[in-house]
Formats: sequence, structure tokens, C-alpha cells
Amino acid sequence: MDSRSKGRTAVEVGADGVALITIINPPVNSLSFDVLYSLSENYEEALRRNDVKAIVITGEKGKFSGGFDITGLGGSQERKPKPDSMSVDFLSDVVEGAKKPSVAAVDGLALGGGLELAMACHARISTSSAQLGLPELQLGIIPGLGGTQRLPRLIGLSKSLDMMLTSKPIKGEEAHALGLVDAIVLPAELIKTARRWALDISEYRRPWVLSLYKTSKLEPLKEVREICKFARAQVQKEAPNVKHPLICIDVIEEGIISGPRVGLRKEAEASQVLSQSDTSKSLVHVFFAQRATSKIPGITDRGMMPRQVNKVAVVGGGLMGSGIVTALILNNFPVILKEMNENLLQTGINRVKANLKRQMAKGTIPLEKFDKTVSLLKGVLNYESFKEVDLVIEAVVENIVVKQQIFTDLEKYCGPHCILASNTSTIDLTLIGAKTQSHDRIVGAHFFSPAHIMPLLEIVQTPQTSPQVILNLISLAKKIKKTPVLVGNCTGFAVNRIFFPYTQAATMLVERGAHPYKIDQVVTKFGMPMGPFRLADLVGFGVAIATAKQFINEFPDRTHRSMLISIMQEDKRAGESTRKGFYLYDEKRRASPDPELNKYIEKARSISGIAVDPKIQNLPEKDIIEMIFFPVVNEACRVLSEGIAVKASDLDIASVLGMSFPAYRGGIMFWADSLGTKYVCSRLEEWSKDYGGFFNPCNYLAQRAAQGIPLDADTASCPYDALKTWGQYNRGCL
Ligand SMILES: C[C@H](O)CC(=O)SCCNC(=O)CCNC(=O)[C@H](O)C(C)(C)COP(=O)(O)OP(=O)(O)OC[C@H]1O[C@@H](n2cnc3c(N)ncnc32)[C@H](O)[C@@H]1OP(=O)(O)O
Repeated sequence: MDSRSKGRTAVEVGADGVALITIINPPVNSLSFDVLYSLSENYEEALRRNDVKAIVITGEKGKFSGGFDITGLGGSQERKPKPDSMSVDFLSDVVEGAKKPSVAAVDGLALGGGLELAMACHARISTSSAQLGLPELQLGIIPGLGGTQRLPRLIGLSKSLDMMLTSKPIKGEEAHALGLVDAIVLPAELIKTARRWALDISEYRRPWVLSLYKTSKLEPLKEVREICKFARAQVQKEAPNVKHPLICIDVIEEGIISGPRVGLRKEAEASQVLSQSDTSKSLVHVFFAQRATSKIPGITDRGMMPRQVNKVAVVGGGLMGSGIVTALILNNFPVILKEMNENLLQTGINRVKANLKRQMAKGTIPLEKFDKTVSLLKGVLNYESFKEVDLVIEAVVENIVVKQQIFTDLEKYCGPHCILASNTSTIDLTLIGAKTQSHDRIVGAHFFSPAHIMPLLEIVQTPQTSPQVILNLISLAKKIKKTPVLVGNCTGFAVNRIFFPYTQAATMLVERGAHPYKIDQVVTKFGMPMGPFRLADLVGFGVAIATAKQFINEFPDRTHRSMLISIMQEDKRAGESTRKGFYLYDEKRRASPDPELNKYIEKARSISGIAVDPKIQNLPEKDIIEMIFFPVVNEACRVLSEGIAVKASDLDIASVLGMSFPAYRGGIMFWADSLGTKYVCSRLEEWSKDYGGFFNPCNYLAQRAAQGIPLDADTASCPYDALKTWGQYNRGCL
């Protein structure tokens, strides 16, 4: 393979007259332009050769194909073929329209363009564990190689819409039951069966099916319109800020009503436009940024191997501890849960069981898995069995004395190899381990609540934490389906630290005349699942006040002190749990506005002596968003400059997975870069003149703005280059 080329295909003609074409482009056999050109050349050759009767297409090393090469999405148009040349000219006219039959032999993955290639073949043989799907929508595009036209014709409109709109793949068995694949075989039988099948088609012993023209699975036209109408209403409700799901439905409907060739052309045009959209660029960024969180200079590039974590202990069965246990046992880790007494232990175990039951009710885990999963959990009241574990996660109350005692005990009872992790979100890890000699194996494992559902894990290192311990925890995070983000030890770590100005800015705007309901509505419209005041109700005012205090102590120069939440709490309004906070809540926890809220706002204003500012009272939506999120960007810049995060894209992932910042905006730093550092900085400067130090742009942001450098660029010239500061954690190995 030419060192600059990205993959190829290989062809081999057997004595049986079958040409076996194999896609070779590790790690997932993605369809780069090089692969597609090579496939088309080898295909045409197989069609020309007289000794070839039929063709089988497969992927190297047990993976059919992970789809179109995502690195080639959106970029320059230079090497790209015409939008419809691959889909119409090659897949439909050459492959599907050929005089020789093709069979796809699918193992591992057939995703996106991979499945589209398989659907253009005349039959598909699969293994039962193979995953088949069209996940293009998760990248802000639609299937562009005929998927919108062939999938509905193979499995019906309803199921195909479900697969495309959720981006979720299905397993081989289900694909077989739906008619997407023709036979399920063992991996060892795959190629042999596919060859036989292809010859059978060529000799008319099996049907020669052109998926594009199949109609038997399609619903009647009236039903098609109804299904599409319903799907449109759903996506408008669930994802009002993005257009590509609606475009996908339009393209599918058009193809069913006006015919598949019209549908193919429409699909190609829409794909071309969508691949250049901001939404797609943001979602592609998130795809790669998410994978890049576990590429850490000085840690993952040292050639070390993660050591196996076989058994875990969790200390504390409260809300966080039970969630962490649930996440672990759901992923087959045996867990010891330690509590202080029988009563607390039973409560903890019952919490875990309730979590599992909720997962079962949602269909996430099958009923029969319940007992087996629970059997992985053992409750204890002392540390005797801790010598067997490879990792302990402490998740008790945020009390330094209690935690120090626990870590002293852990050092005594656990083996010397055991990782000692704390789930603290507020206490300095160095203090937690101060009374031990185990600083190199003490690390933070900061889960987000509910721990078995939220996908982010902040791994918090101190300057003493050993790279091996970090590597082991990164590997464990992936096994329990979390995205690990490595951060340094500071108040709030990455997510809570960068988002503390979010509620503070919102409260400041309220004191100056904006209304909480208006702010919540604008922030939700921007794409957050809820606004800052609805979130404060959910979290509870006790937590909100304690967190605010901590940040006020730590960062007095840039915190806004408001009495609003405290005044409400004094009046027994503490958020959703008391059914009264910024909103009123009914028994089903549905929120409704409360006119009494204005009374508390007035009081908070009079205490802080702030007058209503007509400019803030009538703030346009765009300014509300910027005044709330630019301080978040500013704090994220501080986190980078202090070396708390490794790189800007890690903060994008932290914001998306930890705070539900809209992925289609690419994360907090990507979004700021899309607006420009100069613009963000100048607006903060402007507000800092009118409203004080809370808005002061930090040096890192000011430097980048002055030099016109994006936040995610690593530069040798920038004095605040995060990777340099990061060196403090990496013991000089940069
Ligand atoms: C025209 C068409 O309609 C358009 C398309 O086909 S768009 C592409 C559609 N396909 C997809 O969306 C699939 C995206 N990939 C995935 O979901 C997952 O990577 C996967 C399920 C294939 C494999 O998951 P997993 O085993 O956990 O490995 P994962 O770490 O994600 O990926 C392995 C490597 O392959 C890369 N990769 C995965 N799919 C890729 C793709 N389609 N293109 C380019 N690179 C890809 C990843 O970036 C990663 O690279 P790295 O090792 O350098 O970080």
C-alpha cells in the first residue's frame, strides 16, 4: 500500500469462478476515496473477466466496513467525485445492475456506507454478532450511498426510519428476521457460504434481488405519508435546532412516492449540502474529540499496557455509590460494596436493584439478566475482603476527616497494586491521601449523577498519580462504557469548574432585570436540555448554595454573590424535591410557572442594591446566550491555561457529556471558535466595563484574541499553551 494512500481492496479469483473482493483499511475498513476507487477498479475487472461468474465482497479481519471515511467528510472538494457518481453510477448501475451477481459477506460491522454497499449487492450473508446500521445522522449527514432508498425497500419504512433516526445498529439475528440479511452463519462458514450463494444466484437457484426496486416490504402510500408525518413531528419535538433528520425523512418519502432513482438523486444532492453544514462539522468534531480524550501525551504514548482490573470495591452505597456499583455490575465487574452498618448496606443494595429494574423497564437490560447481574454484587461491613480487589472507589459524604480515615484503612487492607480512587467532587485529592504513603496510586474517579447513566468520567490526577494508574482507569472507563477525560486537581475539576459561571451569570442577569423563565426558555431554545433555573431546581438549592460558596471562596475575583437562592430556601423552597423552587411541581414532577417568584427576585435585588437595567430587561436572545455562555468559555480558557485539561477538545467533550451542551454545536470551545476568539473577548471586555470583574477576559483568551488564534490550536508562540502547563503533571516527559 502506498504510504500516503488510505486503504485499498484486494481481489482474488477462485477455481469456483467467484471473485472475492476484500476491503483493507484498518482499523474499521472505512470507505476512503482510495478504497472506493480501488473497489470500483477491481469490480469492473471482475465483471470483465470471463473466468468470473459471481462476486463476493467482504472486509479484512472480521470487519465488513465502518462506513465512509469520516475524515474525508466536509473537507475540500478537490478529489471528490460528483455527488451521485458513487451512489448512482457505481453502486446502482455497475454493482446492482451488473450481469454477474454480488453477495456481501458481513462480519463485525456494516455501518453507514458499509451497509449501503452491502445493500447494493444481490444478497447478504452475515454472522449473528455483526452490527448493521445507518448511523449517518449522528454525524449531521444522511446516508449518501443509497441507504435512504434501499433500507425501506428491504425492511419497510417504519423500522428503517427508526434505524436511521436513532442511528442505532441492529445485530445480525434481528437483521435476518427483518429481511435485511438472507442467512446467518458462523464466522468460519461466512466466505464459503457467500461464495456458494453467489454461484447459486448466477445459476438462478436463488433469487437475483435488486433491493432498489423491491416493493413487497413497503407500506401503502397513504400509510407512508402518515408515518413520515408522525416522524417529522417527533424529530421537530426532539431536535428542533437541526435540519438533517427532516431532510432525511423528505428524501425517503420522495423516493417512495416518485421512485428510487429520483430518491437517489435527491439523496446525493442533500448529502453534498449537509456534509458542508456547520451541524455536520460540529458533530464530526465531537466524534473525533471523544476518541481523542484517551490520547494523552506522556501517558498513552509511552508504550505501556493497561493492567487488568478484575474486581472492584465501592465504599458508600448512597446515590453516587449505588450508581457506580450499578455501572460496574451492568458491565460484568464483580463488586464489593462496603457500608457502615446493615441498615445502610441494605439501603445501598436496594438502590442498586431499583436502578437495574428501571433499566429493565426501559428495555436496556433483559429480564433474565437481572439475577445474574445482582449476583455480581456482594455487600460487606468491613475491609477484610478488600485484599482481593484491584480498584476501590470511595463515594462517601464530602467530609475530609472521614475520607482521610477511609484512605488510611484502604492502604492497610488493600494489596499494594490496588488503585485507590475517590469520587469526590469538592475535596482536594492531595488532602484526601495526605495521611497515606500511597500518593502514586491515589486518583479521582469523578462520576456524574446518575452514575450508571451519565456517559462521562473525569479522571483526576495529582502531580504524584502514576501514569500506569491513569492508564488502568482509562481502560476501565471504556469497559464500563464511559468516556474518560483526564483532568488536574482543582476546585470543580473541569465540568463543574467551567460551568459555575453559567448559573452565576444567569442570576446576575435576573438581578438586573431579566426574567428566569425567559432565560430558561432562551437557553433551552439554544439546545441545552433545561435552563439554569430549572437545573437549580433539579439539583436542589442545598447543593447549589454549597457549590456557590465553594467557588466564591476559591475565586472571589470573578464570582457574583446573589442572595436569590438563599432567600427562597429560607422560605422552604428548595427546588423540585420540595415541589417549589423557581417553578412549582405537581406530583408527576411537571414544572409550571409561579407568579410568587417575582417577590423573591425583588427582595434579592434590594439586598444586593442592584437596580433594574432597562438594557438587560430587554436583552435580545442572542445577548442572553452570550452573556451566559461567554463566561463559561472564559473559565474553560483558565482551566486550559492552568493545565487542568489536556486540550481544548477535551473540554468540548466534558461540556457535551457532563453538561449536555448541544453536540451539534461541537462543544463549548468549538462553539466559541466558530464565533471567533476576537469576538468573544471583545464582548467580555465590553460587559466587564459595565458589570464588573465577573466578565473580565482571562489572559489566555485575551492572548489568543490578540493573535487571532483559535482556542483549539496548539501553538509554539502562545505563552499560555496548555500543553506546556500540562507538563507539570507529566513529570517532564513532554
Ligand atoms: C456515504 C455514507 O452514507 C456516509 C457514511 O458512511 S458516514 C460513516 C458512517 N459510519 C459511522 O458513523 C460509524 C462511526 N464509527 C463508529 O461508530 C465506531 O468507531 C465503530 C462502531 C465503527 C467502532 O467502534 P470501536 O470499536 O469502539 O472503535 P473506535 O475507537 O470508535 O474506532 C476505532 C478507530 O477507527 C476510527 N473510525 C471509526 N469509524 C470510522 C470511519 N467511518 N471513518 C474513519 N475513521 C473511523 C476511529 O476514529 C478510531 O480511530 P483512532 O483509533 O485513531 O481513535
